[in-house]
Parts: sequence; C-alpha cells; structure tokens
Amino acid sequence: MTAPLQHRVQQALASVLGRVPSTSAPLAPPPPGSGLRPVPGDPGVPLVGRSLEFAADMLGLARRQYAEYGPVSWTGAFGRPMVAVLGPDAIGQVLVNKDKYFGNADGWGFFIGPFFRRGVMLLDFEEHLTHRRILQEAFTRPRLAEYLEVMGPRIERSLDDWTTGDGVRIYDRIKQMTLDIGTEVFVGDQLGPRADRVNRAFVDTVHAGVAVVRAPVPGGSWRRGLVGRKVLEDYFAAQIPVKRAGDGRDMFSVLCRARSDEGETFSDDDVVAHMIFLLMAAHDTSTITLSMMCYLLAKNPAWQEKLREESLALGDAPTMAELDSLVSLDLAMRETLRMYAPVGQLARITVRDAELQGFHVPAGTLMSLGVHASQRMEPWWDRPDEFDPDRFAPERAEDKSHRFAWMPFGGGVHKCIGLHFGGMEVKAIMHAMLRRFRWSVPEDYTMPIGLTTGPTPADHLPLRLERL
Ligand code: HEM
Repeated sequence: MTAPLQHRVQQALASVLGRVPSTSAPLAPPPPGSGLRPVPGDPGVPLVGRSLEFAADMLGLARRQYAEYGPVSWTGAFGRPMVAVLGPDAIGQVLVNKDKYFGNADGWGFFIGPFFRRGVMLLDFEEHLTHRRILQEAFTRPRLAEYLEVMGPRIERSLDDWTTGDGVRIYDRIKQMTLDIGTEVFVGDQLGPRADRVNRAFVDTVHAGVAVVRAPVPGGSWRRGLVGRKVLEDYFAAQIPVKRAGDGRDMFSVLCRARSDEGETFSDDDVVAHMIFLLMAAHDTSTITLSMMCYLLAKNPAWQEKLREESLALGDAPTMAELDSLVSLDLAMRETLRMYAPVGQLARITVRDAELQGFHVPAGTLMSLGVHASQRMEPWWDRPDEFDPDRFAPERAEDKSHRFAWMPFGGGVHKCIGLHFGGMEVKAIMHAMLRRFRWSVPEDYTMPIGLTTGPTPADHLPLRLERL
C-alpha cells in the first residue's frame, strides 16, 4: 500500500522547497550590553517559509535545523518568524518558565485559538492555575477508577464489531473507538445519531487546527471548524442545567459540580470551553499512541507476543492496579510515546523580551518546542530511531539521562493533566486488542508519516488483522 497522493505531493514539494537556498540572518539584535547572542537561522523560501516542510517532515526539518544552528534557531513559517527550540536543555527551560517569559494563550492560540479558546492549555499564569485547580477534581484516582468502569465494557463492545482480514485501516477503527469512549465517559451521552452529529462537529473542529489555508473560505476546513465549534458549544450549553442538578459520574457532570479546595467553581461558559478542549486533548493523543503502538508491534512481532502473553495471563476487565502490573505493555507504551510523541510540537510565545540558553528572543516571537525530534536525539538516547522498549527498564533507564529527555506529556505548570487517564485508556484498549487479535504488516512496509497534532499514519495504517 502506498501513501495517499496528497501526502506524496506534499512530501515532494517539501523536499524541493527544502533545497531552495536561504541566506542566514540573525533574528533580532540583542539589547546592547546584555551579553546575549542573536538567534541564528534563515527565513526559508520567500512567502512560504518552511511551513510545508514543517507539516510534511517535522522530524527531518528539526534535524536539519539542529545540525546547522543548534538548539535555538529561527525560520519563516505560517507567515511569520518562528523559533525552533530543540533538545532537553532548551525545551526544559521554556517548560519550567522560571521567569515567566513564555505564554501559551497567544502561542497555542495562533494555531488553534478560534476552535479551542478558553481551554485550560490556552490560559496563562494566575488564571491558568485557578482553572487547573478546579479541573484537577475530575482527575483524582477514585474518579479515574470510575471512568475505567464505564470504559471497559465500551471497549469490549467496540471490539465485538471489528471485522478481520487484510488492509484493515486500524487508525480509523481506533479513532472511532476513542470517539465512542469520549461520548460515554466524558459526556455521559448514548451512542446514536445525535452523538454521530456531535462527533462529526468535533472531528471538523480538530482538523481545522491543522488547516493549511488558515481562513474561513467556503468549503475549507477552517470554516468547517468554526461551524463545528458552534455545534459543540450549543450541544454542551443545552445540557448544563441537567448536569448541574444530577449526580452523573461522567467527566461533564463532574466538571459542572467541581469545586477546588479554595471553593472556586466553573461558570457555564468555562464548563463548555473545558469540555471541548478536554475531548480534543484526550482523543487525538490516545488515537495516535495506539495506532503507532500497533505499527511498532506489527514490525516487532516478538514484542507483540510478549505483551500478548502478559495480557492473556491477566484476564478481562482489569482494574487500574492490574493494568499497572503489565510491565511489558508499560515499556512498549513509553517507547511508543518516545518515538512518536502524539503532541509532537508545543507552541509558546514570548510575552516579553526573553533570554533562552543565552540567546535573545524578542517579545511576541512564536516558538515551537520540538518534542518529537528531541526524543529522537543522541546523546540522550542510544540508537534513537530503533524500537527498544527495554531502554526504559530500571537497569538502563535512558529516560533518566536528563529531566526532560522523555517529555511526551510536556512539563512544568501545563504538564498534561490527563496523563494517568491517557495511560489507562491506552493500556485498557491495547490489553483488550492483544487478547482478541494478532496483527502484522508486510516485511517491506514502512508507514508514511502525516501530521495532525503529531506524527500520524498518513495511510491510516492498513494491517492484516486476525482473530486469535
Ligand atoms: C497519550 C496521551 C496524551 C499525551 C501524549 C498528551 C500530551 C500532552 C502534552 C504534551 C501537553 C502539554 C502541552 C503544552 O505544554 O503545551 C498536554 C496538556 C494537556 N492534556 Fe494531555 N496528553 C495525552 C492525553 C490526555 C488526556 C487523556 C487528557 C484528558 C482526559 C488530556 C488533557 C490535557 C490537558 C487538559 C492539558 C492542558 C494542561 C494545562 O495546560 O494545564 N491529555 N497533554
């Protein structure tokens, strides 16, 4: 199976544009006497910059930038200069954000603001901390155990419907399953025509964030995203009175009633914004992790068998503690998150003139933190392009080579609030899949990589799927 035409055209164009010479120039002169250096880089191709390379070959572009300029450099992308931040030292400094130089609101907002405004990741500083404190109520361990009770049977029912054979596009299957889980666990709704309509609006909203044409032209994905956002807002807002009055255990109900230790609660608008953001944050990330794990386990059948043995020994309907006991599954999941970080780039903006690793980054500069590329770098990782889950075993612990060597969930105050939920969902689904199916790809198959929030299978990953 070859990659879809659109993907191949994009790759070819990116490769041509990547060879167009571009003259190096400093981003901006540092303030006199500051002792800082200007950020090195080049603007890329006039008008286009490196946007297409960014979308078509995130890893290759980052590697070229790192080799030529080091951990902090700039290029033109999306119509403006963008600073690439690479390697755990530089990314760690931005994530820790000790001097509060770096903001999320206009950083992420530049890419996904019209569709995910007021989501917690798009809030900054004091306001962010207040919202995060309330949100935390929905992510306690007892709450996660309740979500798992609803999730388990949903996974089993979804897998009951899976057909087997050659060319099964596993990315689509997994995406549908995580959407259905979102409907039941997050929203507390039933599957059916209403949920289908909401799911469509949701998928449009997510796609719009990575639209190439970033304007509401008729028929374009940006415009569909804006329409989708409105459908979602109306859908959630209409249910709030019932959710506030009830005692539901779904995440939507929990957010309606959540109260921080300081007594803070969410307004109706807050609940709507957080629900739309949470669904997005949970859905794409788990789908990518599971799809990429399917790929890696298809390419490494010995590991697939090892995981299956553990899962068959454990049995159905595992608790959280039982899922945690699946050691090989945990190693394989960590390695998947290292090789294919589902949020491959993190966006930030300098809210004032900033110092980054001795460089001067002027206020208002868009920044992209290259998590995906950094998790594929020596010397922090040994043979970084190889699938080797044992690198996470205690005797090797390569992830401890640097505090920010392994950072698929980010770090600092915006570190993923759903990391335990995400791990639980990925493990529960993979465990159930391993118990029912075996999958493979032809020996010479290499998955073409596309881009959503991070690397995704551009061909939706056709597998040979067999029932055990
Ligand atoms: C494998 C799964 C997941 C991965 C790899 C992942 C990754 C990330 C990353 C890298 C960030 C930090 C973004 C930044 O600093 O700019 C983040 C933030 C966030 N994630 Fe996740 N995530 C996953 C699953 C989930 C799930 C399941 C949920 C919800 C149930 C969730 C909710 C959030 C939220 C709300 C934030 C923003 C936190 C804040 O700004 O305070 N994530 N995630």
